[in-house]
Amino acid sequence: MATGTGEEDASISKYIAAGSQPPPSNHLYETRATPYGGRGAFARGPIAKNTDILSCAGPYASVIFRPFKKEVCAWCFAYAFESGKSKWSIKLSVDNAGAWFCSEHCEELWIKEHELVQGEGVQWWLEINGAFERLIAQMSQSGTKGTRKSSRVVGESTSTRFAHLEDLKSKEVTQELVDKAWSIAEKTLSDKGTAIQFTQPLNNLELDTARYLLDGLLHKILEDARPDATRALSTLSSIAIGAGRWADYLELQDNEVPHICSKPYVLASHVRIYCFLRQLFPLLAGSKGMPSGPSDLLRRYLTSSTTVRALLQRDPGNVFGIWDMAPEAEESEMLGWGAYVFGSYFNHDCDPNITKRREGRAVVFYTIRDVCADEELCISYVDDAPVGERIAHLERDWFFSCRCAKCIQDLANVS
Ligand SMILES: C[S@@+](CC[C@H](N)C(=O)[O-])C[C@H]1O[C@@H](n2cnc3c(N)ncnc32)[C@H](O)[C@@H]1O
Repeated sequence: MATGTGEEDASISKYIAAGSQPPPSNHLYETRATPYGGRGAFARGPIAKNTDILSCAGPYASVIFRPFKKEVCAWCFAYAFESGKSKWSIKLSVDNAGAWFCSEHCEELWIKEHELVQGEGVQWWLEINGAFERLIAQMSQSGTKGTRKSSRVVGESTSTRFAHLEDLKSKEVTQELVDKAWSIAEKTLSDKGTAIQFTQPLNNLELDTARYLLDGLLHKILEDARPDATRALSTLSSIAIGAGRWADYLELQDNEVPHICSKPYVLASHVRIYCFLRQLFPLLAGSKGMPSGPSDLLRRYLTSSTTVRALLQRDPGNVFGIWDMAPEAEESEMLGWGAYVFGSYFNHDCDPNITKRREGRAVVFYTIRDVCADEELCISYVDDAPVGERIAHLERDWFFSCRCAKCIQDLANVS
């Protein structure tokens, strides 16, 4: 077991030398299998209250809700409202798409991270996001707003192929059924002559999910073009870690089937979102991005549903809300959500020993009481509420039945 900085450096160097990913562990804790299934983080030794144990520099993929797009800095997530402004004025935009910043420094950092070729700007990113906004406008013009249940992205001939998914029941959900739905979607979209028309627009949650997926796809495109640009580890000798790589994202727990069992309507919804993203190709066809056009770049990652599906499989049950910085006494607002990959190994406890705070783009996890050696480090996934509500919330949104010591005690008091 590594106890000091020197040993920790050596153990991480071993992974780098082997060309593999270091595990999400550091000198304070190690990640390993829990007795109740899945992985968890366990203290290597005693940790005092108020000790920072992990700092994740940024999300692998994230989305800021559309109403906040001009009000939240694309780099540090600062909320203009908290600085007495209605929106940020430093912007990079095209076709109503773009990124808004609280300072030139944030703009510079963001450009540096998003350049496909160093020193050649972010035109490719703006073109793809511009096409995304044009697609939303087209979709809105060709349909009226509908409920999730009645919405269709695809035209009559294709929507009938997915009709059975609209009324899916939990008990019908199997891995086989889900795999089949995705393979039908891919086949339908690759059928020449199948007209795909929007008869109903995507709802707001579906559009935000599409933005999260696009961000993840663009991050992967960048990572493949510039492996140096996405550093998994920013400081080897401390608790600080980067946004991670695609391989790190794939290591997260896959919640596809439990998610669809809990909310069967999401399968049809996810297929609709994929169909929507595929409609970006024709809108980008004439663009002259670099080094290959934005349309070619997207086509490489969207022709098959594999990358989109991998992102969707790990979004539920792993991502964190991006919240404003309202003082504790005031009500805070969720501005979006992000995959802080290495923070997703902390399991839940209704009486947690760690919590998190946002520091700009980063999220820092820290202890809220003294922790003993070998104790599991757990965060709370839900707000405090009566035990029945907590258990129902965790079953619905996190796919497990909580039987932590607090729940057992509270259940005993109720009965
Ligand atoms: C964010 S992940 C935590 C890491 C996860 N255990 C892993 O191996 O990747 C959340 C998932 O962990 C599991 N989990 C978290 N807390 C749990 C608990 N108290 N009891 C049982 N399972 C839990 C559930 O499957 C949940 O959907």
